[in-house]
Amino acid sequence: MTLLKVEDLKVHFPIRGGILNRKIDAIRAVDGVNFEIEPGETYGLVGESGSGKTTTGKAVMGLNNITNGEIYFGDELLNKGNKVNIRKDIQMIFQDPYSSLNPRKRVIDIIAEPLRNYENLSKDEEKKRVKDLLEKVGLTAESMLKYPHEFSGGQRQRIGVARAIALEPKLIIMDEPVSALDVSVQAQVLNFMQDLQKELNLTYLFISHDLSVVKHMCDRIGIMYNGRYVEEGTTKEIFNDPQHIYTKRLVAAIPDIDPKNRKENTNFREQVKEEYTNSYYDYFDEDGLAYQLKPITDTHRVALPERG
Ligand SMILES: Nc1ncnc2c1ncn2[C@@H]1O[C@H](COP(=O)(O)OP(=O)(O)OP(=O)(O)O)[C@@H](O)[C@H]1O
Repeated sequence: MTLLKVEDLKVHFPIRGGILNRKIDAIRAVDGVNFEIEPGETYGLVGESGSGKTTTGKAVMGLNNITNGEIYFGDELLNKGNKVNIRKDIQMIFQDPYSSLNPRKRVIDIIAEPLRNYENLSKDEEKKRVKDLLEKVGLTAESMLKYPHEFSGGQRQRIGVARAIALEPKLIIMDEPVSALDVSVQAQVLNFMQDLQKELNLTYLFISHDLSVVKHMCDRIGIMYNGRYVEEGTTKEIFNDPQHIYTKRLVAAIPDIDPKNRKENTNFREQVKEEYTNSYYDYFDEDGLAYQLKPITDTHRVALPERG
C-alpha cells in the first residue's frame, strides 16, 4: 500500500495590508501538488529557493495549516479541513543541525524528548534507549552527557537523526539535511542515512535544491517551481530524459564529473540554452504558472501545454 498520498495540496499564506489589516492577497507557496510515496523508497522534492518544498514537507508534518487538499498516510486521512494531525510515524530532520538542537540541553534530554512525549519509561529504560539510539547513529554512550556545541556538524546531524528515529517512525522528511555541512562530511552522512534506511525499513521524503545529492539518494523525483510541479519521474527519467525546460536547465547546470561525457554534456547545455532563450514562455501559462501534469510514461509526468 502507498505510504503517503498528497492530493491537490495548497498552502497559501495571506498578505495583509491597509489600515484594517485585511487580507489583500496571498502567497501561493504550494498551489495544487499531487504525489505518492511507496514504502521503502526515497522520494526527492527539488526546486530552487522559494519553490515551496519546505512548505510541502511541513504540511505533511502538520506544522502548517493547509488551504486545500488531502494528505493520506496509508489509508488514514491525516487532515480534517485545514488542520493536519501530527503522527509519531512521521518525523522531520531539518537543514541546520546547529540551530535545530537546543544548545542548553544535553544530548540525553534532546534525544529523550520525543520518548517523554509518547512513552512512559523509567529513568533506566530511557537511558538504555538513548544509548541504543546513539550507537545506531555511530556515537558513543558518553555523548549522552555532552552539549551540542561539543560535536562537529556531521555528529550533530547524527544526533538529530537519533532523535528522529527514537519513536520508530515509518517516514522521515529530510529538509536539506546536509546543506549546512562541509562537502567532505556530506557523503558520509548521506551514506549513513542510506544504511539506516535499509536497517530500519524507513521511507524518506528528501527535500533538496542540490540535484547531484538527489541523484545519489533518490528513486523518484518531483521538480517544483513556484508552488507547482513541473515534472515527476524516476531518477533515470529526470536525468536522462528531462522534458520541461526548467528541469532541463537544472540538469544541464550539474557540473561534469565524467570527462568521457564532456562533449555530450556541452552539446546538451548549448541545446538547452537555445531552447531557454527561444521558447521558455511556451512552458508556462499567461500567469507564468506551470500547466497541469500529463503522463508520458507510467512513471513520468510533465507540465506541458495542450498541443494542437
Ligand atoms: N509562514 C510563512 N508566511 C508567509 N510566507 C511564507 C511562510 N513560509 C513560507 N512562505 C513563503 O512561501 C514560499 C515558499 O517557501 P518555502 O520555504 O516552502 O520554499 P523552499 O522551496 O523550501 O525554499 P528554501 O529552500 O529557501 O526553504 C516563499 O515565497 C516563502 O517566502
